[in-house]
Amino acid sequence: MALLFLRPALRCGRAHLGLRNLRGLATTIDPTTQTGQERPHHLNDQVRITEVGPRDGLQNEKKIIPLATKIELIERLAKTGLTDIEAGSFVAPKWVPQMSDSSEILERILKHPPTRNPIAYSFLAPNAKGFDNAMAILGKYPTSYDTFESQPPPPLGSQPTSDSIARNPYIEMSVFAAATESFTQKNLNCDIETSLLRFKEVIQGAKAAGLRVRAYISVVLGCPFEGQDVDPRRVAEIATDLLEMGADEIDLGDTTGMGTGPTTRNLLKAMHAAGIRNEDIVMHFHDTYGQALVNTAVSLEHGIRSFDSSVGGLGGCPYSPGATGNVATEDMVYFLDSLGMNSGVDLDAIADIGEWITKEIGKPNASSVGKALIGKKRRKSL
Ligand SMILES: CC(C)(COP(=O)([O-])OP(=O)([O-])OC[C@H]1O[C@@H](n2cnc3c(N)ncnc32)[C@H](O)[C@@H]1OP(=O)([O-])[O-])[C@@H](O)C(=O)NCCC(=O)NCCSC(=O)C[C@@](C)(O)CC(=O)[O-]
Repeated sequence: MALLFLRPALRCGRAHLGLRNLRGLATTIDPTTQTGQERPHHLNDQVRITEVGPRDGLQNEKKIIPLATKIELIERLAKTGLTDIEAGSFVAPKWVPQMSDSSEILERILKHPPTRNPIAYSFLAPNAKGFDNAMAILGKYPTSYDTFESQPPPPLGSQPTSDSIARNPYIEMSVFAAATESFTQKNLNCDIETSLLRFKEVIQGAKAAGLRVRAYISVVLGCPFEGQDVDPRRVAEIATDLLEMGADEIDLGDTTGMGTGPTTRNLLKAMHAAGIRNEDIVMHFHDTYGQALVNTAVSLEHGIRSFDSSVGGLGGCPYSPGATGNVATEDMVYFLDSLGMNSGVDLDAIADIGEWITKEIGKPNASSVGKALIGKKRRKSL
Protein backbone atom coordinates (compact mmCIF):
# COMPACT_ATOMS: atom_id res chain seq x y z
CA MET A 1 0.00 0.00 0.00
CA ALA A 2 1.41 3.38 -0.90
CA LEU A 3 2.26 5.80 1.88
CA LEU A 4 0.70 8.79 0.29
CA PHE A 5 1.92 11.48 2.62
CA LEU A 6 5.39 10.26 3.46
CA ARG A 7 7.30 12.08 0.77
CA PRO A 8 8.09 15.51 2.18
CA ALA A 9 9.67 16.73 -1.04
CA LEU A 10 6.41 16.00 -2.77
CA ARG A 11 4.23 17.54 -0.12
CA CYS A 12 6.13 20.81 0.08
CA GLY A 13 7.25 20.87 -3.52
CA ARG A 14 9.22 23.59 -5.21
CA ALA A 15 7.63 27.01 -5.46
CA HIS A 16 4.74 26.41 -7.80
CA LEU A 17 5.07 28.18 -11.14
CA GLY A 18 2.27 30.71 -11.44
CA LEU A 19 -0.45 29.16 -13.56
CA ARG A 20 -2.09 30.97 -16.39
CA ASN A 21 -5.44 30.06 -17.72
CA LEU A 22 -5.90 29.35 -21.38
CA ARG A 23 -7.66 32.59 -22.04
CA GLY A 24 -4.58 34.32 -20.65
CA LEU A 25 -2.39 32.28 -22.96
CA ALA A 26 -4.49 33.12 -25.96
CA THR A 27 -4.04 36.83 -25.35
CA THR A 28 -0.30 36.41 -25.92
CA ILE A 29 -1.03 35.73 -29.56
CA ASP A 30 -3.50 38.50 -30.15
CA PRO A 31 -2.70 39.39 -33.79
CA THR A 32 -3.40 43.05 -33.11
CA THR A 33 -0.57 43.26 -30.59
CA GLN A 34 2.08 40.84 -31.82
CA THR A 35 3.32 39.00 -34.83
CA GLY A 36 3.41 35.23 -34.54
CA GLN A 37 7.21 35.11 -34.88
CA GLU A 38 7.99 37.56 -32.12
CA ARG A 39 5.91 36.26 -29.24
CA PRO A 40 7.61 36.69 -25.91
CA HIS A 41 7.75 33.41 -24.01
CA HIS A 42 7.48 33.32 -20.26
CA LEU A 43 9.08 30.62 -18.17
CA ASN A 44 5.82 28.77 -17.73
CA ASP A 45 5.10 28.93 -21.46
CA GLN A 46 7.86 26.39 -22.04
CA VAL A 47 6.53 22.93 -22.78
CA ARG A 48 8.61 19.79 -23.04
CA ILE A 49 7.55 17.36 -25.73
CA THR A 50 8.81 13.79 -25.62
CA GLU A 51 8.64 12.26 -29.07
CA VAL A 52 7.55 8.65 -28.61
CA GLY A 53 7.20 7.71 -32.29
CA PRO A 54 10.27 5.46 -32.54
CA ARG A 55 9.01 3.30 -29.63
CA ASP A 56 5.29 3.70 -28.95
CA GLY A 57 4.70 4.65 -32.57
CA LEU A 58 6.36 1.61 -34.08
CA GLN A 59 6.08 -1.17 -31.47
CA ASN A 60 2.69 -2.34 -32.72
CA GLU A 61 3.64 -2.62 -36.40
CA LYS A 62 3.31 -6.24 -37.49
CA LYS A 63 5.80 -6.05 -40.36
CA ILE A 64 9.34 -5.71 -39.03
CA ILE A 65 10.66 -2.25 -39.90
CA PRO A 66 14.30 -2.21 -41.02
CA LEU A 67 16.78 -1.03 -38.40
CA ALA A 68 18.08 1.59 -40.86
CA THR A 69 14.60 3.16 -41.06
CA LYS A 70 14.28 3.32 -37.27
CA ILE A 71 17.70 4.93 -36.99
CA GLU A 72 16.93 7.42 -39.75
CA LEU A 73 13.70 8.32 -37.94
CA ILE A 74 15.55 8.99 -34.68
CA GLU A 75 18.31 10.93 -36.43
CA ARG A 76 15.85 13.13 -38.29
CA LEU A 77 13.77 13.77 -35.17
CA ALA A 78 16.91 14.74 -33.25
CA LYS A 79 17.42 17.64 -35.65
CA THR A 80 14.01 19.26 -35.14
CA GLY A 81 14.60 20.93 -31.77
CA LEU A 82 13.18 18.04 -29.76
CA THR A 83 14.99 17.46 -26.47
CA ASP A 84 13.46 14.10 -25.57
CA ILE A 85 13.05 11.06 -27.80
CA GLU A 86 11.82 7.64 -26.75
CA ALA A 87 14.00 5.39 -28.84
CA GLY A 88 13.32 1.74 -27.97
CA SER A 89 12.28 -0.89 -25.52
CA PHE A 90 14.15 -3.72 -23.78
CA VAL A 91 11.17 -6.06 -23.56
CA ALA A 92 10.86 -9.77 -24.39
CA PRO A 93 11.15 -10.17 -28.19
CA LYS A 94 8.53 -12.91 -28.19
CA TRP A 95 6.07 -10.38 -26.75
CA VAL A 96 6.97 -7.34 -28.86
CA PRO A 97 9.18 -8.48 -31.78
CA GLN A 98 9.31 -5.01 -33.35
CA MET A 99 11.48 -3.73 -30.48
CA SER A 100 14.02 -6.58 -30.64
CA ASP A 101 16.70 -4.34 -32.20
CA SER A 102 16.75 -1.83 -29.33
CA SER A 103 20.32 -2.79 -28.34
CA GLU A 104 21.51 -1.84 -31.82
CA ILE A 105 19.60 1.43 -31.65
CA LEU A 106 21.06 2.32 -28.26
CA GLU A 107 24.56 1.47 -29.44
CA ARG A 108 24.16 3.54 -32.59
CA ILE A 109 22.99 6.58 -30.58
CA LEU A 110 25.94 6.28 -28.20
CA LYS A 111 28.49 5.68 -30.94
CA HIS A 112 27.18 8.25 -33.41
CA PRO A 113 25.08 10.84 -31.58
CA PRO A 114 22.62 12.22 -34.13
CA THR A 115 23.25 15.82 -33.08
CA ARG A 116 25.42 17.88 -30.77
CA ASN A 117 22.34 19.31 -29.07
CA PRO A 118 21.74 17.69 -25.71
CA ILE A 119 18.99 15.14 -26.16
CA ALA A 120 17.63 12.52 -23.76
CA TYR A 121 16.90 9.17 -25.38
CA SER A 122 14.72 6.90 -23.29
CA PHE A 123 14.28 3.13 -23.38
CA LEU A 124 11.67 0.98 -21.66
CA ALA A 125 12.69 -1.89 -19.36
CA PRO A 126 10.02 -4.02 -17.65
CA ASN A 127 12.36 -6.05 -15.45
CA ALA A 128 15.98 -6.70 -14.43
CA LYS A 129 16.59 -8.68 -17.61
CA GLY A 130 15.64 -5.70 -19.78
CA PHE A 131 17.72 -3.36 -17.67
CA ASP A 132 20.74 -5.70 -17.81
CA ASN A 133 20.43 -5.84 -21.60
CA ALA A 134 20.48 -2.04 -21.73
CA MET A 135 23.43 -1.85 -19.33
CA ALA A 136 25.39 -4.33 -21.44
CA ILE A 137 25.50 -1.60 -24.11
CA LEU A 138 25.57 1.43 -21.83
CA GLY A 139 28.49 0.02 -19.83
CA LYS A 140 30.67 0.26 -22.93
CA TYR A 141 30.22 4.03 -23.18
CA PRO A 142 31.26 6.70 -20.66
CA THR A 143 28.00 8.58 -20.61
CA SER A 144 25.44 9.16 -17.93
CA TYR A 145 22.97 11.79 -16.87
CA ASP A 146 25.26 12.93 -14.06
CA THR A 147 28.31 13.08 -16.29
CA PHE A 148 26.35 15.03 -18.82
CA GLU A 149 25.05 17.48 -16.27
CA SER A 150 28.39 18.13 -14.67
CA GLN A 151 30.18 18.50 -18.00
CA PRO A 152 27.80 20.01 -20.52
CA PRO A 153 28.76 19.94 -24.18
CA PRO A 154 30.64 22.90 -25.67
CA PRO A 155 28.57 25.82 -26.99
CA LEU A 156 27.12 25.44 -30.43
CA GLY A 157 29.48 26.72 -33.07
CA SER A 158 32.67 25.48 -31.38
CA GLN A 159 34.54 22.52 -32.79
CA PRO A 160 33.38 19.24 -31.27
CA THR A 161 35.99 16.96 -29.75
CA SER A 162 35.50 13.20 -29.74
CA ASP A 163 35.10 13.50 -25.96
CA SER A 164 32.26 16.02 -26.13
CA ILE A 165 30.47 14.03 -28.78
CA ALA A 166 30.66 10.85 -26.71
CA ARG A 167 28.95 12.60 -23.80
CA ASN A 168 26.28 14.32 -25.81
CA PRO A 169 23.37 11.89 -25.68
CA TYR A 170 22.10 10.97 -22.30
CA ILE A 171 20.06 7.91 -21.74
CA GLU A 172 17.04 7.39 -19.55
CA MET A 173 15.19 4.25 -18.52
CA SER A 174 11.40 3.92 -18.34
CA VAL A 175 9.35 1.45 -16.37
CA PHE A 176 5.69 0.96 -17.17
CA ALA A 177 3.04 0.13 -14.60
CA ALA A 178 -0.71 0.11 -15.17
CA ALA A 179 -3.67 1.24 -13.09
CA THR A 180 -5.73 -1.97 -13.46
CA GLU A 181 -4.98 -5.61 -12.72
CA SER A 182 -6.39 -6.85 -16.05
CA PHE A 183 -4.20 -4.58 -18.15
CA THR A 184 -1.13 -5.40 -16.04
CA GLN A 185 -1.72 -9.12 -16.60
CA LYS A 186 -2.03 -8.66 -20.37
CA ASN A 187 0.89 -6.25 -20.68
CA LEU A 188 3.34 -7.68 -18.16
CA ASN A 189 2.05 -11.17 -17.37
CA CYS A 190 1.89 -10.45 -13.64
CA ASP A 191 -0.15 -8.54 -11.07
CA ILE A 192 0.41 -4.89 -10.11
CA GLU A 193 2.25 -5.74 -6.89
CA THR A 194 4.71 -8.03 -8.68
CA SER A 195 5.23 -5.46 -11.43
CA LEU A 196 6.11 -2.81 -8.84
CA LEU A 197 8.67 -5.13 -7.21
CA ARG A 198 10.29 -5.63 -10.62
CA PHE A 199 10.28 -1.90 -11.32
CA LYS A 200 11.95 -1.24 -7.98
CA GLU A 201 14.91 -3.31 -9.15
CA VAL A 202 15.08 -1.44 -12.46
CA ILE A 203 14.74 1.97 -10.82
CA GLN A 204 17.39 1.24 -8.20
CA GLY A 205 19.76 -0.13 -10.84
CA ALA A 206 19.21 2.86 -13.09
CA LYS A 207 19.72 5.37 -10.29
CA ALA A 208 22.91 3.59 -9.23
CA ALA A 209 24.11 3.96 -12.84
CA GLY A 210 23.29 7.68 -12.78
CA LEU A 211 20.33 7.42 -15.15
CA ARG A 212 17.10 9.35 -14.95
CA VAL A 213 13.95 7.23 -14.72
CA ARG A 214 10.51 7.85 -16.10
CA ALA A 215 7.65 5.74 -14.75
CA TYR A 216 4.58 5.26 -16.89
CA ILE A 217 1.19 4.33 -15.55
CA SER A 218 -1.07 3.05 -18.33
CA VAL A 219 -4.87 3.01 -18.63
CA VAL A 220 -5.26 5.91 -16.18
CA LEU A 221 -8.41 7.19 -17.91
CA GLY A 222 -9.93 3.96 -19.13
CA CYS A 223 -9.01 0.30 -19.44
CA PRO A 224 -9.84 -1.87 -22.44
CA PHE A 225 -10.77 -4.72 -20.09
CA GLU A 226 -12.23 -2.96 -17.01
CA GLY A 227 -13.88 0.05 -18.63
CA GLN A 228 -13.85 3.80 -18.18
CA ASP A 229 -14.06 4.03 -14.40
CA VAL A 230 -10.46 3.78 -13.33
CA ASP A 231 -10.05 5.07 -9.77
CA PRO A 232 -7.83 8.18 -9.88
CA ARG A 233 -6.84 7.59 -6.23
CA ARG A 234 -5.43 4.20 -7.22
CA VAL A 235 -3.42 5.92 -9.96
CA ALA A 236 -2.09 8.41 -7.41
CA GLU A 237 -1.14 5.57 -5.03
CA ILE A 238 0.83 3.77 -7.71
CA ALA A 239 2.46 7.05 -8.75
CA THR A 240 3.50 7.70 -5.16
CA ASP A 241 4.96 4.19 -4.86
CA LEU A 242 7.00 4.75 -8.02
CA LEU A 243 8.23 8.18 -6.90
CA GLU A 244 9.21 6.74 -3.53
CA MET A 245 11.23 4.07 -5.34
CA GLY A 246 13.19 6.88 -6.99
CA ALA A 247 11.42 7.52 -10.30
CA ASP A 248 12.06 11.08 -11.50
CA GLU A 249 8.71 11.59 -13.18
CA ILE A 250 5.34 9.95 -13.63
CA ASP A 251 3.94 9.60 -17.13
CA LEU A 252 0.17 9.20 -17.06
CA GLY A 253 -0.93 7.16 -20.07
CA ASP A 254 -4.42 7.45 -21.50
CA THR A 255 -3.71 4.24 -23.38
CA THR A 256 -7.24 3.81 -24.75
CA GLY A 257 -7.91 7.47 -25.51
CA MET A 258 -11.09 7.21 -23.39
CA GLY A 259 -10.11 10.25 -21.32
CA THR A 260 -12.23 13.41 -21.48
CA GLY A 261 -11.72 16.94 -20.20
CA PRO A 262 -13.57 16.26 -16.91
CA THR A 263 -11.89 12.89 -16.22
CA THR A 264 -8.48 14.37 -17.00
CA ARG A 265 -9.17 17.19 -14.54
CA ASN A 266 -10.31 14.71 -11.84
CA LEU A 267 -7.18 12.64 -12.28
CA LEU A 268 -4.91 15.66 -11.96
CA LYS A 269 -6.81 16.78 -8.87
CA ALA A 270 -6.27 13.33 -7.33
CA MET A 271 -2.54 13.56 -8.09
CA HIS A 272 -2.43 16.99 -6.47
CA ALA A 273 -4.35 15.74 -3.42
CA ALA A 274 -1.75 12.97 -3.04
CA GLY A 275 0.99 15.61 -2.91
CA ILE A 276 2.40 14.93 -6.39
CA ARG A 277 3.83 18.02 -8.03
CA ASN A 278 2.91 19.11 -11.54
CA GLU A 279 6.63 19.23 -12.34
CA ASP A 280 6.79 15.46 -11.79
CA ILE A 281 3.92 14.67 -14.17
CA VAL A 282 3.96 13.98 -17.90
CA MET A 283 0.74 13.41 -19.84
CA HIS A 284 0.56 10.79 -22.59
CA PHE A 285 -2.61 10.99 -24.66
CA HIS A 286 -3.83 8.71 -27.42
CA ASP A 287 -6.29 10.24 -29.85
CA THR A 288 -8.64 7.29 -30.32
CA TYR A 289 -11.74 9.37 -29.50
CA GLY A 290 -10.32 12.66 -30.80
CA GLN A 291 -9.99 14.12 -27.29
CA ALA A 292 -6.21 14.29 -26.98
CA LEU A 293 -5.85 18.05 -27.52
CA VAL A 294 -8.87 18.81 -25.33
CA ASN A 295 -7.21 16.79 -22.57
CA THR A 296 -3.92 18.56 -23.28
CA ALA A 297 -5.68 21.94 -22.83
CA VAL A 298 -7.13 20.82 -19.50
CA SER A 299 -3.69 19.61 -18.39
CA LEU A 300 -2.04 22.88 -19.42
CA GLU A 301 -4.66 24.77 -17.47
CA HIS A 302 -3.84 22.60 -14.46
CA GLY A 303 -0.16 23.55 -14.82
CA ILE A 304 1.31 20.49 -16.55
CA ARG A 305 4.15 21.37 -18.92
CA SER A 306 5.34 18.00 -20.22
CA PHE A 307 3.59 15.91 -22.88
CA ASP A 308 4.27 12.90 -25.09
CA SER A 309 3.36 12.78 -28.75
CA SER A 310 4.20 10.79 -31.82
CA VAL A 311 5.16 12.03 -35.26
CA GLY A 312 2.47 11.34 -37.87
CA GLY A 313 0.19 10.17 -35.03
CA LEU A 314 1.87 6.77 -35.15
CA GLY A 315 1.10 4.32 -32.42
CA GLY A 316 -1.17 2.03 -30.52
CA CYS A 317 -0.54 -0.45 -27.75
CA PRO A 318 -0.30 -4.19 -28.49
CA TYR A 319 -2.42 -4.87 -25.38
CA SER A 320 -5.10 -2.25 -25.98
CA PRO A 321 -7.30 -3.57 -28.80
CA GLY A 322 -8.63 -0.82 -31.05
CA ALA A 323 -6.48 1.94 -29.54
CA THR A 324 -5.17 4.22 -32.26
CA GLY A 325 -2.10 6.39 -32.29
CA ASN A 326 -0.67 8.87 -29.87
CA VAL A 327 -1.61 12.48 -30.37
CA ALA A 328 0.46 13.62 -33.36
CA THR A 329 3.53 15.74 -32.63
CA GLU A 330 2.57 18.04 -35.52
CA ASP A 331 -0.86 18.65 -33.95
CA MET A 332 0.65 19.16 -30.50
CA VAL A 333 3.25 21.68 -31.71
CA TYR A 334 0.69 23.60 -33.77
CA PHE A 335 -1.69 23.70 -30.80
CA LEU A 336 1.02 24.92 -28.42
CA ASP A 337 2.14 27.53 -30.96
CA SER A 338 -1.45 28.76 -31.22
CA LEU A 339 -1.44 29.36 -27.45
CA GLY A 340 1.85 31.25 -27.59
CA MET A 341 3.63 28.41 -25.81
CA ASN A 342 7.10 27.28 -26.77
CA SER A 343 8.12 23.69 -27.41
CA GLY A 344 11.22 24.61 -29.41
CA VAL A 345 10.17 22.14 -32.11
CA ASP A 346 10.35 23.00 -35.81
CA LEU A 347 6.82 22.30 -37.05
CA ASP A 348 7.69 22.12 -40.76
CA ALA A 349 10.52 19.69 -40.15
CA ILE A 350 8.27 17.47 -38.01
CA ALA A 351 5.55 17.54 -40.68
CA ASP A 352 8.06 16.37 -43.30
CA ILE A 353 9.18 13.52 -41.06
CA GLY A 354 5.58 12.50 -40.38
CA GLU A 355 4.87 12.36 -44.11
CA TRP A 356 8.07 10.38 -44.76
CA ILE A 357 7.76 7.78 -41.97
CA THR A 358 4.07 7.04 -42.56
CA LYS A 359 4.83 6.42 -46.26
CA GLU A 360 7.87 4.36 -45.32
CA ILE A 361 5.80 1.97 -43.17
CA GLY A 362 2.73 2.10 -45.41
CA LYS A 363 0.31 3.85 -43.03
CA PRO A 364 -1.88 6.89 -43.55
CA ASN A 365 -0.54 10.10 -42.03
CA ALA A 366 -2.79 10.53 -38.97
CA SER A 367 -1.83 14.13 -38.27
CA SER A 368 -4.39 16.71 -39.42
CA VAL A 369 -1.82 19.50 -39.13
CA GLY A 370 0.81 17.40 -40.89
CA LYS A 371 -1.50 16.71 -43.83
CA ALA A 372 -2.53 20.37 -44.04
CA LEU A 373 1.07 21.57 -44.08
CA ILE A 374 2.19 19.01 -46.64
CA GLY A 375 -0.81 19.90 -48.84
CA LYS A 376 0.07 23.59 -48.59
CA LYS A 377 3.67 22.88 -49.57
CA ARG A 378 2.52 20.85 -52.56
CA ARG A 379 0.17 23.60 -53.72
CA LYS A 380 2.96 26.18 -53.43
CA SER A 381 5.32 24.06 -55.51
CA LEU A 382 2.80 23.71 -58.38
C1 LIG B 1 7.49 -8.40 -18.80
C2 LIG B 1 7.61 -9.62 -19.69
C3 LIG B 1 9.04 -9.83 -20.11
C4 LIG B 1 7.15 -10.83 -18.89
O1 LIG B 1 7.00 -11.93 -19.78
P1 LIG B 1 7.10 -13.43 -19.24
O2 LIG B 1 6.87 -14.30 -20.43
O3 LIG B 1 6.22 -13.60 -18.06
O4 LIG B 1 8.63 -13.46 -18.79
P2 LIG B 1 9.47 -14.61 -18.16
O5 LIG B 1 10.25 -13.99 -17.06
O6 LIG B 1 8.65 -15.83 -17.89
O7 LIG B 1 10.50 -14.96 -19.35
C5 LIG B 1 10.07 -15.56 -20.57
C6 LIG B 1 11.17 -15.40 -21.61
O8 LIG B 1 11.33 -14.02 -21.92
C7 LIG B 1 12.68 -13.61 -21.64
N1 LIG B 1 12.63 -12.25 -21.12
C8 LIG B 1 12.04 -11.83 -20.00
N2 LIG B 1 12.18 -10.52 -19.88
C9 LIG B 1 12.90 -10.10 -20.95
C10 LIG B 1 13.37 -8.84 -21.37
N3 LIG B 1 13.14 -7.74 -20.68
N4 LIG B 1 14.07 -8.76 -22.52
C11 LIG B 1 14.32 -9.89 -23.26
N5 LIG B 1 13.89 -11.10 -22.90
C12 LIG B 1 13.19 -11.21 -21.74
C13 LIG B 1 13.17 -14.62 -20.60
O9 LIG B 1 14.58 -14.67 -20.60
C14 LIG B 1 12.54 -15.89 -21.09
O10 LIG B 1 13.25 -16.35 -22.22
P3 LIG B 1 13.35 -17.93 -22.57
O11 LIG B 1 13.93 -18.56 -21.35
O12 LIG B 1 11.91 -18.35 -22.83
O13 LIG B 1 14.19 -17.93 -23.80
C15 LIG B 1 6.72 -9.48 -20.94
O14 LIG B 1 5.40 -9.47 -20.53
C16 LIG B 1 7.03 -8.26 -21.74
O15 LIG B 1 8.07 -8.12 -22.32
N6 LIG B 1 6.05 -7.33 -21.77
C17 LIG B 1 6.25 -6.07 -22.46
C18 LIG B 1 4.98 -5.67 -23.10
C19 LIG B 1 5.17 -4.36 -23.81
O16 LIG B 1 6.25 -4.03 -24.25
N7 LIG B 1 4.08 -3.59 -23.93
C20 LIG B 1 4.11 -2.33 -24.58
C21 LIG B 1 4.76 -1.27 -23.75
S1 LIG B 1 3.65 -0.50 -22.61
C22 LIG B 1 2.85 0.67 -23.56
O17 LIG B 1 2.99 0.70 -24.75
C23 LIG B 1 2.03 1.73 -22.89
C24 LIG B 1 2.74 3.07 -22.81
C25 LIG B 1 4.04 2.96 -22.04
O18 LIG B 1 3.08 3.53 -24.11
C26 LIG B 1 1.87 4.13 -22.15
C27 LIG B 1 0.41 4.08 -22.54
O19 LIG B 1 0.02 4.43 -23.66
O20 LIG B 1 -0.36 3.73 -21.66
